[in-house]
Amino acid sequence: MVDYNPHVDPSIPCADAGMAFRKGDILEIVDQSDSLWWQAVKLPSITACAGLIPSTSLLKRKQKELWWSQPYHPHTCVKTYEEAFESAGFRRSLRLCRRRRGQAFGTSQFCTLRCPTSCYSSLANPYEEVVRYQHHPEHPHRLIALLGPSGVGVNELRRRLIEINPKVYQGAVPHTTRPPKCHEESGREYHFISREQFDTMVCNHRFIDFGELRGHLYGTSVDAVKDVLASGKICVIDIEPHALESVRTAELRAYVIFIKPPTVEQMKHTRMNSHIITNYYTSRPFKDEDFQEIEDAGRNMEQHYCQFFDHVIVNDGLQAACVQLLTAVRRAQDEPQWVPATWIRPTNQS
Ligand SMILES: Nc1ncnc2c1ncn2[C@@H]1O[C@H](COP(=O)(O)OP(=O)(O)OP(=O)(O)O)[C@@H](O)[C@H]1O
Repeated sequence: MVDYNPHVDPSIPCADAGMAFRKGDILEIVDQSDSLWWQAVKLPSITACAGLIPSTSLLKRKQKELWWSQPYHPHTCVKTYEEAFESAGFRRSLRLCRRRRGQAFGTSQFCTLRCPTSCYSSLANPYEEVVRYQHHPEHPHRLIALLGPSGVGVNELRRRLIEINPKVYQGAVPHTTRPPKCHEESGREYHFISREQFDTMVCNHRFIDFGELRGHLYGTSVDAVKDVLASGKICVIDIEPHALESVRTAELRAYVIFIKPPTVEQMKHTRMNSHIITNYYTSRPFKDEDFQEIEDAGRNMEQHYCQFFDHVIVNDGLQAACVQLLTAVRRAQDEPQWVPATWIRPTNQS
């Protein structure tokens, strides 16, 4: 869950015997006899040589020291109920709201990682134990969760994937408190529910993501995802970083794919005829500053959350990205993957 460099760690007995690692690396611990320094090899191992890494307790101590040495950041992840509504985002209906939120809150979306009480904080869990997991053909498919900066093309790729084979791939039907339009049917476009019902679902943590637009609430529920999975289809949703915790569970076993922007220059070339959605009803051609914003947001997202990515796709050419997505989605179901050990051996808390 963290980066470690023995050459900048004054406490290591011998820096040359240490092993550097980055967030998301898979380490096999081969010796835990010392309470402070363990020995590990990085997988896939190209050398039999093990290196020294700090034990969990030592790494937690180092992370705490680092945390205390950093400037104070207000606790933006402890929100009132109303604040949670205002700042949460439901991607398709709240694109503008998301963009405004990103500008207004700056780095607050990374709060769960900094907050010491979050189970996603590297302070609480500097290492995550993982096991090799192969999806069983008789079990529900793994959820496919696409994540990327606004405007990179997450929805375009998701839509195209579902279009390729709607009998296999499906999105989750969202819930909303807005009244149905004449052509809409509950359970098809949306699940139409009352504000009270919505509030109850929020209180019971039934939403992966939710937000408000023009006085109406919208959300993607865990049950809507489970309905798709129970029908034998592969559920494909797009999420924001704060939803990672709700989808990386033993129940949904999300395979997280990061949609990464190519360079600004490449985006200028590939998005020449594309339009960015600027509010609920209108769109306009991309501007240079949009590309810069997408690149910056993508870099930030990758820097803070790369340890949770199962796969990364650079959305340069749409056709190629789509093929890569299809391959990755198939691989998620058909090939063994590293997953958190708690999904397979649930702890008392989970
Ligand atoms: N590789 C690509 N080449 C050209 N155009 C693209 C590519 N990927 C996406 N687009 C176009 O860029 C625009 C934005 O894509 P999309 O709506 O999927 O963004 P998004 O990541 O879902 O962000 P948001 O949720 O903010 O809309 C769309 O018009 C889409 O067709």
